[in-house]
Amino acid sequence: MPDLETLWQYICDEFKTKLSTISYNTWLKAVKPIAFSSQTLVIEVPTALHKDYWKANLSKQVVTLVADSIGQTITVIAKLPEEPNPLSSNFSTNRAQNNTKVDSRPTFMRETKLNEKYTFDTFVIGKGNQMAHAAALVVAEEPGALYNPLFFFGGVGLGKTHLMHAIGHQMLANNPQATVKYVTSEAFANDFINSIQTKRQEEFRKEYRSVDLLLVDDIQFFADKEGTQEEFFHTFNALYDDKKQIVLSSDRLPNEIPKLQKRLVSRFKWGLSVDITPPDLETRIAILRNKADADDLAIPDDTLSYIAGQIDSNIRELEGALVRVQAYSSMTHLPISTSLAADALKNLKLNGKSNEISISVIQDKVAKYYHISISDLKGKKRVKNIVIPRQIAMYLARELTDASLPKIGHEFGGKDHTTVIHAHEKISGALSTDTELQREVNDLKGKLKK
Ligand SMILES: Nc1ncnc2c1ncn2[C@@H]1O[C@H](COP(=O)(O)OP(=O)(O)OP(=O)(O)O)[C@@H](O)[C@H]1O
Repeated sequence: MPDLETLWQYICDEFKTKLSTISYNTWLKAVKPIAFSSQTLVIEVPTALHKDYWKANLSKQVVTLVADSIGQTITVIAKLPEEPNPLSSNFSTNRAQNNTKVDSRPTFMRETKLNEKYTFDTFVIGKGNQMAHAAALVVAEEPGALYNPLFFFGGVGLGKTHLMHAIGHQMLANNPQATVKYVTSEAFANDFINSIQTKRQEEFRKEYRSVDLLLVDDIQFFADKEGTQEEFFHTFNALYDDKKQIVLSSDRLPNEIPKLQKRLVSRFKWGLSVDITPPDLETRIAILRNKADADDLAIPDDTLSYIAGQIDSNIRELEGALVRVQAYSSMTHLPISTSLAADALKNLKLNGKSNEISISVIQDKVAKYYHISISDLKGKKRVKNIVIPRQIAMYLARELTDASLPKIGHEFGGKDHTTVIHAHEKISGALSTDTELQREVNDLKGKLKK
């Protein structure tokens, strides 16, 4: 293999004959060869435009040239001056280069971008989220003091992320010097792995342990990630000991997250856990009204009520329905009305929602399957031939719907969410050994998915 200088000289000589002088001066003369090892050539280009052009065009020509002449397949990487050399594991970073367009810092050192739309002002308070909202406000006003950690749990698309960002915004409004970091659990895990690969664990730790507010979203994805849990345990302890605020979210309670270390579960319970349950009709209408007003959308109240009546569990879907109605109206050049909304959302149902399984359908199928009544299924009788189907129905509701634990409990005659957890654990456990139960549950799943 040639050394860097020889290789670069050869490439330049070849391109001199291939390109016009002006092209050669623009694309080759302005380039600095940086490194050549592991069959990778790294060059430094002066601007993003050079980088794009190299990527789209010249790199391939160099690869062909080298392959033809020395029979080796190489990779060419063009980097900007402020970007690290990908071939050196210990590349240096200059935090003062913040103002350059490309952020060359490792991912864990990058600034958190809070979604500017997710503030307390744009959050509609209703029965299902009132307590979560109040706790979020307290934490934003008095971080590290009362509820540490604050743990939000609840179904998909119910505003957990929105509230976390709102806390971040509010804290920064109160104290612009505060350091706020928002990450998903997956980003935390990736950052951690990256820091190991690039031998920057110390910096990683410093970055995560020096914040005033750490927001970690969707921590259910910590399951199965032993090393990350270990690291997070230490991050948690350092922040907690320093009285820094920690806010976490998950789709379920900490003790329900599979393979989450017991010591983390117990720490997550030190503060306050609040659930967010699906919004009632009034709240859904208010959310739609807010959104319509923010988008300057003229839409009659009865149409909003109609849309809110169609989607009852996921606010992301509710917002999606409004966007759909809006798009349908502009496509058909008709004003938004209830009948237009009905048309627009009819298609939405055909596009997939029809397959969605509801808790009441599960109850109906399970009751029929075991020849018991729905009222027994939802009731309190403790006889075995009712208790087992009830637990199976709760298990299926947990597995096949997005409903939160409290919602499932509610649909089963107002039972506590711990009863649902117990039922789910019981059936999951039994399924690993009981082949008869496996057959029955599979049968039921088949019927439900028809
Ligand atoms: N109470 C609310 N008022 C206004 N908008 C809301 C409210 N709750 C949720 N939303 C909106 O619904 C959408 C989904 O919310 P968000 O992403 O916060 O849900 P999530 O609970 O974090 O969901 P996931 O479990 O998928 O992470 C966002 O656009 C958010 O702004």
